[in-house]
Amino acid sequence: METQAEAVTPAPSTAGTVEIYDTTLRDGAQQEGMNLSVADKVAIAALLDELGVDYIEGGWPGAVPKDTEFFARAAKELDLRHARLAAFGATCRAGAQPHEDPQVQALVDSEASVITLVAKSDIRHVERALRTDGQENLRMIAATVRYLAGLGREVVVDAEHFFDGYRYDGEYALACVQAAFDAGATTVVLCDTNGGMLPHLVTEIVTDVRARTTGRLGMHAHNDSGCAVANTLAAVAAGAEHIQGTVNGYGERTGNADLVTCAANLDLKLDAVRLPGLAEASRIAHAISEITNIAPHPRQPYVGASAFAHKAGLHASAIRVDPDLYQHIDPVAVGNDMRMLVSEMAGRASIELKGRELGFDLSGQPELLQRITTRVKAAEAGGYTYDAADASFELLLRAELDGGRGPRFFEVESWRTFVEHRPDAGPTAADSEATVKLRTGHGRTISTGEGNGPVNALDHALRGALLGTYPEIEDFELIDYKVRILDSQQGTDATIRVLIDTSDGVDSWSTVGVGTNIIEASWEALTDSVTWGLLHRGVEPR
Ligand SMILES: CC(=O)SCCNC(=O)CCNC(=O)[C@H](O)C(C)(C)COP(=O)(O)OP(=O)(O)OC[C@H]1O[C@@H](n2cnc3c(N)ncnc32)[C@H](O)[C@@H]1OP(=O)(O)O
Ligand SMILES: CC(=O)C(=O)O
Repeated sequence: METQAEAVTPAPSTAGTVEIYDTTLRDGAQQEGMNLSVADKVAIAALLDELGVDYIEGGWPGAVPKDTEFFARAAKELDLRHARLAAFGATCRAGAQPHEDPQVQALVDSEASVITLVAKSDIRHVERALRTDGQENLRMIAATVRYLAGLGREVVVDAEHFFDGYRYDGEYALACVQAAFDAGATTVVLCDTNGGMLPHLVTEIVTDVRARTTGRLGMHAHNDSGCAVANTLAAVAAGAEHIQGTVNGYGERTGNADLVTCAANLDLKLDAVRLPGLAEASRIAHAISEITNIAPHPRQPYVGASAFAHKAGLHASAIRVDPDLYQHIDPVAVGNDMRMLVSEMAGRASIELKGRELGFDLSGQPELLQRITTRVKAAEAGGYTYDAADASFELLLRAELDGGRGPRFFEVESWRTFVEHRPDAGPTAADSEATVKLRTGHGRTISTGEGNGPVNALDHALRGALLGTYPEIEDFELIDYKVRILDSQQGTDATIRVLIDTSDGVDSWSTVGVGTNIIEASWEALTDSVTWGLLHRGVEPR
C-alpha cells in the first residue's frame, strides 16, 4: 500500500514516537463562550510552541475570517521553534474538483505547510449530511489529498465519525482511510467526533485498523463519555502514533482530550513522547486560561492548582517521610508544586509541612505543633477555613510562635460604620460611611471613609488611617470578597464567614474572618489582609 506522497517531507517530530497535534485554536475555539481574537490566537500559538507540540492547528482559513487573518499574521509574527502550523478545512464538495473549490483554495492560500482535511468516513453521514454516495465521497477524499500533496503540502486527514462509522459499516470506514493514504496523506486521524466511545472499543477498532493499514494513524477524541484521555491512550497502545487534543480540554460540548494530560501520561508514564516544555506545562496551561478568559479548573490532572494539594493529616504524615508515598509523579516534572492545606483534617505533620512551605522550621517542636493543630481544629469548628486562607493561617502560626501576640502594625481603638438610605441619590452614590480610630508608632489617627456598602467604607477608612504611617498599602487592592452563611437555619443570627483576596499587583493573598455579624467578620479579614501584606513587604512596625 502506498502511504506517502513523494512530494511530502514528513514533519520533524520533537516527540518520541507519538506526534502531538494541538487543536486548541480550531476545535478548542468551538467551545461555548470562547471567542478568541487574532492576537489571542497568535499569543496562544507562541505558548503552544513553548510547550513543544509538533503541530498547531491554527483554524479554518476561508471559512472563518479571523482564521484567514491568523495565518497571514502568524507567518510574519511567529517564530516557531518546535511546531508546524496546520490549516484545517474540508475535502472538496460533492461534484466539484479541488482546484475549483474556493474553500480548498483558501487552504492553499494560507501557506500553511500542513493541511488537515476533515473527511466523512461514516456512510450515514455521506448519504444524509453530504447527500451523495459512498464512491463520490471516496473520490472527494482522494482528489483533495492528491491535489494538496501534489503542491508539496503535508496532508493529514481527520476521518470524522470514524468509530461510529466503523461500527455501522467497517468496510466503508476503512475504505475512506485507505483512500486517504493511497492519495498521499501522511496521517489519517480516527475521530471520535460524538465523543461516546469507551476505551475497550477504541482498543478493538484501532487494533483492527492498524492490522489492515500501514500509514501513520492518529486519534482525535471528544470527551462526551468522560473517556477522551483514556480513549487517546488506548489508541496509542493499539498502534496510533499521532494524538490530537486541546490545552485544558477546551472544545465543543464537553470538550476534547486534554492535550497536556495526554502528553504528560505519554511522556512520564509510557515513554512514548518527549515534550520539550513539559516542565513548564502548568504555567503554560494557566497562561492560556488567562488569554481565553476561562478560569482554570483546580482539579485538572497534572497542572491544576489542587493537583498536588494535600489536605488529610494522614497523607501529610506519610509525605513528611517521602512525598512519593502520596503523589503519582514529582510535580516539578510538569511545573506544578506540592501544597499542604491546613484545615480541620490537619494533623501535626500537616502543620509542620505547611510551616516549612511558609519558611518556618517547626520540626522537633511537638508541643508547639500540637498547640497549633488544636487551635486550627477549634477555629475550623467555629467556621474558619484555612485551606482557602493561607495568609490568615500564617498569622495564626506567627502568633503561636510569638507567645500568642503575633505581628502588630497598629492597635485598633474602635471602628463603626453605618448605611444611609437616600431615595434621591443616584445608583453610584456612596451609601455608607465608616470611622476607624487606631494607633501606630506615629500616634493616634481617626479616619472616615465612604463607600458603596459598609465593608467598602470600612476598607477606605482603614486605609485612610494607615496610609500616613504605611504608604506601602497604597498598592493593596481588594480583588475578591466572598461571604458564606454557615448555619443558615439560624436566620439572621447565623455565623458568617468572609474570605477576602488582596493583591499588590505582584502577589495575591487570602484572609478569613468569622462572626455572627458580617461587618465584624469582614473587619477581621480586612485587618489580617493589611497585616500580612505589610509583613511580606518586609515592613517593620512604625
Ligand atoms: C467535526 C468538526 O468539528 S469539523 C469542523 C467544524 N467547524 C466548523 O463548522 C466551523 C467553520 N464552519 C463554517 O464557517 C461554515 O460552516 C462553512 C464556511 C464551513 C460552510 O458554510 P456554508 O457554506 O454556509 O455551509 P453549511 O455550514 O450550512 O453546511 C456545510 C456544507 O459543507 C458540506 N460538508 C460538510 N462536511 C464536509 C466534508 N467533509 N467535505 C465536503 N463538504 C462537507 C455539507 O454537506 C454542507 O454542504 P451544503 O452547503 O451543500 O449543504
Ligand atoms: C475533526 C473533528 O474535529 C472531529 O471529528 O471531531
